[in-house]
Amino acid sequence: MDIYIEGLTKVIKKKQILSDVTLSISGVYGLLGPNGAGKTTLMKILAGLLEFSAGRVLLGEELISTGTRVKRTDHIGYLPQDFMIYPELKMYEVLEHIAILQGETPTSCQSKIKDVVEQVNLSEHINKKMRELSGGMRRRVGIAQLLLRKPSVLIFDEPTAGLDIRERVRFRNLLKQLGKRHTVIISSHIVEDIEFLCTKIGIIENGRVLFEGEPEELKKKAAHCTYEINVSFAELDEIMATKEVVQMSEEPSHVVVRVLSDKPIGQRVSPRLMDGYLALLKEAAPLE
Ligand SMILES: Nc1ncnc2c1ncn2[C@@H]1O[C@H](COP(=O)(O)OP(=O)(O)OP(=O)(O)O)[C@@H](O)[C@H]1O
Repeated sequence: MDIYIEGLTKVIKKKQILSDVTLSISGVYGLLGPNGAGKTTLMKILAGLLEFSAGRVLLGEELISTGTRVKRTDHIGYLPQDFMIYPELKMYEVLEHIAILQGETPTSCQSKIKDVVEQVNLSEHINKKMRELSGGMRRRVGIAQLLLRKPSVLIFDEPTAGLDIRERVRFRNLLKQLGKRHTVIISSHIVEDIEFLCTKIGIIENGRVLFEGEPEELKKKAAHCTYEINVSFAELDEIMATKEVVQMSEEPSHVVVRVLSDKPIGQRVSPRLMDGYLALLKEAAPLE
């Protein structure tokens, strides 16, 4: 189900953390923004964990916020950055405990637990203690406990942060699967993950929406200014100091530097999502 956020504002100690945020969230939705942009605050507000100062939130056509808070509902599941509970309990016991808190009995929740554990590909580890699981596995248990409530919207704050590359790929694939059945909101600094997963993107900076649209639209922001230049190792420092460098890759004899430039330089190349994102941030607050 889609989420509509209208004019959401959050003020803490006279500081505007979110300013008149209006977003239309559907599919697998990526929330991008620099550190301190307000992403976590927005997600916690959607999950009903934080109050806001003004605005409203709708789930489909239903208003799910009262004056200053989104009502806690089983429709929305929020996975915080760290999910570590009951380290000495087995995964099954943790999920059983949560299901019982939700009104199930040890018998009635058995098949539900088996089902959600299967969905997050952890069936073979179901009898391991939480402390024996890797960080990525624990996060998958976090998703399994959310799925027990059958939410239609899943919110993930930095879901792949701190995971090693194999766990990250596995986790990304799981999020993609979940996106087929749920509206998924993901915040991440890893633009590659957003590019792989998201069908729509919202960018916030300093609590304000800079962009909302499809990934292709964002890429277009850098269509006329993305270049690659080959530079010697000796020239690298100067390029770094004078150009908007997006990426570098080292070759045996030189370095290929990807830059954003208003003036033609080197060879123009097709923009990627990262280029569009940085071009947008540059447009909003030019460095030079
Ligand atoms: N309880 C609070 N009191 C004062 N300021 C706060 C509080 N919570 C958040 N902030 C400020 O609000 C801003 C937005 O924080 P938030 O954590 O939502 O950003 P973010 O986009 O999730 O950042 P990051 O990517 O670094 O996690 C930051 O400047 C932060 O310092």
